[in-house]
Amino acid sequence: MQSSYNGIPVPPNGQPIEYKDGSYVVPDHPVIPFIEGDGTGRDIWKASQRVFDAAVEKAYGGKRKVEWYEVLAGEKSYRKTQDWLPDDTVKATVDFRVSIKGPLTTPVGGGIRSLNVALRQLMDLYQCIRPVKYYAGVPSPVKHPEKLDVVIFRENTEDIYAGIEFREGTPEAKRFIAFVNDDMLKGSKKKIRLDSGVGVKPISITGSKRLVRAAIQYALDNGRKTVTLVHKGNIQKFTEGAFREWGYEVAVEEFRADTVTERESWILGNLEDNPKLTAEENAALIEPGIEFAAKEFGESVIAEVKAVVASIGASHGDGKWKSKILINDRIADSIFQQIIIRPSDYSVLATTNLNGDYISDAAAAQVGGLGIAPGGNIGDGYAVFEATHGTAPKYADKDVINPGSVILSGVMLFDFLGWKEAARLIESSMEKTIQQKFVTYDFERQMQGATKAKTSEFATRMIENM
Ligand SMILES: NC(=O)C1=CN([C@@H]2O[C@H](COP(=O)(O)OP(=O)(O)OC[C@H]3O[C@@H](n4cnc5c(N)ncnc54)[C@H](OP(=O)(O)O)[C@@H]3O)[C@@H](O)[C@H]2O)C=CC1
Ligand SMILES: O=C(O)CCC(=O)C(=O)O
Ligand SMILES: [Mg+2]
Repeated sequence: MQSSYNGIPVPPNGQPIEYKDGSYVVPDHPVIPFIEGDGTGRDIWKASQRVFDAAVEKAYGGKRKVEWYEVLAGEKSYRKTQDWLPDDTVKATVDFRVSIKGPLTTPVGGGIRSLNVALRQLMDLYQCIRPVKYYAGVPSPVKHPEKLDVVIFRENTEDIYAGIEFREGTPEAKRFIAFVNDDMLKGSKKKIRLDSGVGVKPISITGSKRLVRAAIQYALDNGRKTVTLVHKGNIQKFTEGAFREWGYEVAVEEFRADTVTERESWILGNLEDNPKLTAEENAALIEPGIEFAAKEFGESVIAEVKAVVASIGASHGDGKWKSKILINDRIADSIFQQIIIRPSDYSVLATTNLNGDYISDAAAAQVGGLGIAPGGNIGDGYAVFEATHGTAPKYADKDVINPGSVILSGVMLFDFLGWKEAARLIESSMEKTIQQKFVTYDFERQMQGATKAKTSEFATRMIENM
């Protein structure tokens, strides 16, 4: 532990959060680093910190207090240190274990790589958890926003997001393309065009399994009934398809007593509807058209039916599977329409990095937009909370942006620390403020008779409403 990071002294009255035997030990005055963020991050952080401090004071009457500690990243850091993400910043977020950050700018097409992604990778924050639920009074583009209540578990360290890319025309890109075309694809008609830029999409057993494991554990701990593996495995078979396969393996191998896969539920359900059903008949029900498929495929489905009945017929049969967590999977394009049309069917979504990025913005839109879209990047022993949205630069320093996403990321942080009273106070005061129709521009433009509040005014009203 250092006494200062980036030359900024650590608050003298705080103590670090510790991590012992898989649990966080939280002092009453924890030092919690924060990164203010670029663009609208500045306005948002000012407002959010006031709300957090007021909630903690109200909940614990001075017994508990967060000792906020600014660490530098992004444009502010570059101006002060000529470094976008100084080593000291990463060290502080590691040393103090739990932190919160505003959004950081990533230029499109060139320039620096994402600092947000770098921090997740450097700290191995492999779960990006983004809960999406409706708060009463929030304007939404759909008729029943309250039906969506999902928690997205997005793999956070690999995929095309790992940033392994080679720019078109560079010696690296040429070498890479030549290797793939002349060696890996030798004899194939498939070729990469010579004028391509290329990116690599690594999806590992390690990365996939630990993410799905966390998602299922979350479902178990929080009474959620479904975990859906979201992938594009029909097209990207050995990356997205493998993610799906490894996800099911985790469910079956590590959570056998508590889970049923969708196919297993069909097999057991068919048998309950007709106890005399043969394995062949059951196979035909779970794979319609099986009679037209290759013989080996038909045999493999019959073998699957027999194996399911033999292995979990006793433990999960006779309807017992209905009380287990259902593990299913959906192809990524389909899930975008599914969460709109059948929102109640989904509860926990576990997915690869890029899919999770897309889905989290889309799902947020359904319950009111990026203004109230919180998140957390979680590893084993480390957590960095941050909103789903970016820097929204056109609103920077205008005191107009909705601070709700960072404030709700703070709710996640307080829940994570076990400071539930502060978390609930913030959540209920936000809901009350929205119901009073005292909202920032993004909600005001969609509501009848609302008052347009500045960022700072919204925070002040929230504090009054606690
Ligand atoms: N984790 C991070 O730090 C992230 C960083 N980024 C980075 O942020 C930069 C800007 O990205 P951009 O694509 O514009 O995406 P943004 O998420 O920053 O903004 C897109 C639009 O979403 C709406 N929006 C975003 N935040 C809020 C908010 N707090 N309240 C209300 N509305 C909001 C605004 O819509 P409207 O115009 O309709 O009002 C805004 O114009 C990029 O450099 C990007 O790489 C992006 C995502 C995450
Ligand atoms: O790092 C960035 O600039 C964008 C990241 C992003 O969109 C996300 O993580 O949701
Ligand atoms: Mg995103």
